[in-house]
Amino acid sequence: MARAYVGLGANLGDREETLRLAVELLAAAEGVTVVGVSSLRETDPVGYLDQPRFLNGAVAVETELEAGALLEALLRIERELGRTREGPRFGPRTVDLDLLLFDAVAVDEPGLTVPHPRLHERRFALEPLAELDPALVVPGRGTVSELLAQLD
Ligand SMILES: Nc1ncnc2c1ncn2[C@@H]1O[C@H](COP(=O)(O)OP(=O)(O)OP(=O)(O)O)[C@@H](O)[C@H]1O
Ligand SMILES: Nc1nc2c(c(=O)[nH]1)N=C(CO)CN2
Repeated sequence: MARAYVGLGANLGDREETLRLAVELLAAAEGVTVVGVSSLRETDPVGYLDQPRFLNGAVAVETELEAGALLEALLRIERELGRTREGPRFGPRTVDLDLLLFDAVAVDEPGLTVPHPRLHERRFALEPLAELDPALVVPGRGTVSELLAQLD
């Protein structure tokens, strides 16, 4: 059984309802148990600035799935919630589910990079993780609370 952390993001439509449904679908997925859900917070857009503010959060799961299969489940849930892949990179989206951490696993393959390659520099992803567990380690980088302190 692995412990994984999933980032939640949305900045189009009814963001709160979409993220609530995303957590519900994740909890219903085969081989996945949700063990923690952070609060949701409004954040300023990063990367591509001319877009609405995001609602961001994170979920902790226990899973029997491998990292690749868990990412496939996340992409399926994004599609079920109406995510399309048009528009600019880092641009607006109805829902974004990122596989942030998967145990202490480090993988860099086409289609699967864990830890998420931009996690250590994203306050909107680190803050909800710190709420779930400030001592959580991002392999090769340090704890989420150390990484947040470095962003200050
Ligand atoms: N850890 C990961 N979490 C989510 N997607 C990943 C991960 N590793 C690789 N990918 C791949 O990245 C692709 C693009 O994902 P997506 O469109 O959500 O990127 P983005 O949200 O625009 O950027 P970012 O990943 O910086 O949030 C996905 O289709 C997926 O196959
Ligand atoms: N605040 C915030 N900014 C973003 C987010 C996000 O979830 N929150 N996701 C992005 C996707 O790559 C790009 N920028």
